[in-house]
Amino acid sequence: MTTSITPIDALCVADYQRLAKDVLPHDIYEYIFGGGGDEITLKHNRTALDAIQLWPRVLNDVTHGTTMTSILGEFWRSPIMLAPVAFQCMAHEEGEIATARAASALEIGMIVSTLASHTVESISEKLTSPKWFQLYWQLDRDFNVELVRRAEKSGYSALVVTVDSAIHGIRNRAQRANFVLPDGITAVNLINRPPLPSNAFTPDQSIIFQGMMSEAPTWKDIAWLIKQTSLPVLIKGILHPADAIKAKSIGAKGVVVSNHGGRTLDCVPSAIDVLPVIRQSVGGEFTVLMDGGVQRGTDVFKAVALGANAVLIGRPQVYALAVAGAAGVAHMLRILREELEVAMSLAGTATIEDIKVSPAYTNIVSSGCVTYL
Ligand SMILES: Cc1cc2nc3c(=O)[nH]c(=O)nc-3n(C[C@H](O)[C@H](O)[C@H](O)COP(=O)(O)O)c2cc1C
Ligand SMILES: CC(C)CC(=O)C(=O)O
Repeated sequence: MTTSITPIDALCVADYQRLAKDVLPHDIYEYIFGGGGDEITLKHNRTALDAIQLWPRVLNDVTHGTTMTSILGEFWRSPIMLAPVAFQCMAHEEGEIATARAASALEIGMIVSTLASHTVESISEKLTSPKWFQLYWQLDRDFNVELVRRAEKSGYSALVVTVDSAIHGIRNRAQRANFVLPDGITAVNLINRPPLPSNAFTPDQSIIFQGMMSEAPTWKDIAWLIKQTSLPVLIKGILHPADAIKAKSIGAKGVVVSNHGGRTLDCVPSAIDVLPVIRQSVGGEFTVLMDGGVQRGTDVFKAVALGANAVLIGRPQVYALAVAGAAGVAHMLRILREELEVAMSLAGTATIEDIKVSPAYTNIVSSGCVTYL
């Protein structure tokens, strides 16, 4: 599936999407690109970011500028990390191994999915930048701990528990394209999972409520899980300030403000819209990451200005992987980092800490579409 690209073919992250559409089988592209329901949230993730304006400051000396930052005590080259994305061997034969090599080369962190198509151990071996493990809660409690121990043992430094997708959203786009997981691609980290109990349903029972959701975790489960590990735990899929506060109160060390790239419940707000409210609810010291629609350095800048410590990049990593393997992902990350440097330079902000909404203007900024610096 890999093609040879030149820098002129892919000048920006969106170019990788266009090129990926040509190289990926139609059903796989539709699965990756698609959102839930009518894709209202998927579209809104982009339109909400586009609506924010940057009000630059001129003549600031930025020659000492840097995108470096520190998250949960770790050094990060820039406030950008690769989001957990399942089954990457669908996009490229090397899958997550190639992504890990690219992330390491660019010193960008990676969150490895429970549903990775390579083992957590083999990906870890290739990953020298910050490496976090994403957990999809498993019905068997002990098996969750087993996965966490494997992550701890292979050097992952944080655990991200995704809580917004106990069941898929309505995925009509993938259904219309007849998407099925290609032969040979499996959730290799789950092969030793104890068998799930078989459910028999009476006609008055719901296959959703009494079926699939009976396996979904609750706050109690996550609070228990946090106590099982010394790794910092972040909760991914938070959109409500009350849930962010709750996450903090049960001992989570951070949240990822996310609507799962518009792939789960449709019609929820874009992550960027709720980000400032969530930041306000948890205070300045708590780690808040954000994802959904981030495709430009200016998007990273906007998210940081509105309260994110860093952003996660979802689909663009798979598009770049499909187009050019590790080289594609590395190139895509480099584009993003350089775009962020350009945005910072031209906005007059030399450091990540400098990117903020000036308190003098916050009353006007609360209109939600203007960022003063
Ligand atoms: C193909 C695909 C697979 C995904 N797999 C996972 C996953 O295994 N775990 C998870 O927490 N999120 C998963 N996500 C959601 C991403 O982590 C992220 O929240 C989302 O893609 C961000 O939006 P963006 O694609 O617009 O950057 C997946 C997203 C896509 C597109
Ligand atoms: C297999 C899915 C649960 C992976 C995922 O999170 C997604 O497709 O959004």
